[in-house]
Amino acid sequence: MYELSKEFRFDAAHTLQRTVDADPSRRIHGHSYRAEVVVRGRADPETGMVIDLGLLDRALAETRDGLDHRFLDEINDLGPATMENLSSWIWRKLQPICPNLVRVTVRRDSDNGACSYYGAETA
Ligand SMILES: Nc1nc2c(c(=O)[nH]1)N=C([C@H](O)[C@H](O)COP(=O)(O)OP(=O)(O)OP(=O)(O)O)CN2
Ligand SMILES: [Zn+2]
Repeated sequence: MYELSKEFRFDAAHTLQRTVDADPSRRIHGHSYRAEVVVRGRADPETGMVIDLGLLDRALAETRDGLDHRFLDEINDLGPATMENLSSWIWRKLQPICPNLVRVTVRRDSDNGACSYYGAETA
């Protein structure tokens, strides 16, 4: 069994309703994010690949385009723009193309925060 991973970066703005640091969070502000996508599976004996990384790259580029330099509050199917919702949103976009997806981790280095999503079955 193998695990393949790829990462992409995106920068985006959002607002957030919360009780801690409520005022700065409610104002529009931005973050730089890293998203790591992990796929698990057996290597096809003919190709030697779990999934062609070129195929994964295309799917990641399309997903990144939906987030990078966007105002996350405007993404209808995201909900509040937390790392929790970002990781499950990325999962939903990639899952049809990568059925052997096992983890999506969103990292925000500015506050050393990270959130991993393992799919609805293990939520
Ligand atoms: N469970 C979660 N809690 C919070 C999330 C989240 O995604 N999941 N996100 C936020 C905010 O996005 C917030 O902007 C982060 O605030 P903060 O920790 O203050 O970090 P910043 O880097 O934005 O603050 P600086 O003042 O720039 O250091 C909050 N909670
Ligand atoms: Zn924020």
